[in-house]
Amino acid sequence: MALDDLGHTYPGALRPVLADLTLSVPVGEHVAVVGRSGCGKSTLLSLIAGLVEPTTGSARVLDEARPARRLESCALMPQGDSLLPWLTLLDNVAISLRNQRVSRRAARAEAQRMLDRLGLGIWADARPAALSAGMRQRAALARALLARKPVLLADEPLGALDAITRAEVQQWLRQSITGTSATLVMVTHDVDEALLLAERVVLLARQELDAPARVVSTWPGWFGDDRPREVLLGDEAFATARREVLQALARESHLAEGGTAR
Ligand SMILES: Nc1ncnc2c1ncn2[C@@H]1O[C@H](COP(=O)(O)OP(=O)(O)OP(=O)(O)O)[C@@H](O)[C@H]1O
Repeated sequence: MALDDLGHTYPGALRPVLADLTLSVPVGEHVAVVGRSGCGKSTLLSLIAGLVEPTTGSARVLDEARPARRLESCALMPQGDSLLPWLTLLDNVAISLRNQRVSRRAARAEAQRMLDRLGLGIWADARPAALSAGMRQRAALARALLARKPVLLADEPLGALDAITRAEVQQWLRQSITGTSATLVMVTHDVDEALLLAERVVLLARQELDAPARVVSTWPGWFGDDRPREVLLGDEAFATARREVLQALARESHLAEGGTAR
């Protein structure tokens, strides 16, 4: 995936939300995007997926610039779960496989296994409205993974989960995407999650108040390091990276409150 000098101004807006954004993500890499609320992270995912077109520069996914082709290559997990309210949880997840022409029976069997692994097996026949936001979000994650697209774009995919479930699903997600060729671009507000699930953490930020956001810093992440989560969280280098990312985010907050870059 290649974003070259990408910029976007929403219709009617006075200034671009993103500008001069250059980012190259090789096939199979996992990138976490962090940045303060409103800096343009969701917009970035929509631009990659072809749902929104750049007003300057270009976005290519698997060397394709055409928006419909970009969308074809991407499984987009937007904020909120976007499950279909009239389908059961099982059929919501199985739909990804049905779209790949898997038979109904095989699709439902695989969807059930996925729900079981995410602790949702007993809710397979429930409708989304009967479930908590965290349960719906796990089902949406299952659906996105089973779409088996080359690129997974996930916007705060674990944001609605409680701390314990979130840690478990992070561990599960690390295992699930290990060894696959899927490219992941994930937006998260959780710095530990970014460092655990990605090989590269990218900070999207404005360098002046009212300026568009761009990539201002990157850090290597710990995806691929097989040590248990608790060990990684206690690792000195991990703690240093966490501190650096948090400090960079805090500088952004300072700007948003009217300070100057420091
Ligand atoms: N469809 C739209 N039309 C006009 N402006 C929009 C639209 N979508 C988003 N924006 C604006 O673009 C900016 C970036 O929004 P975006 O949702 O991409 O930020 P974000 O970093 O994902 O925020 P959060 O972390 O809170 O989800 C915001 O100022 C927002 O108001």
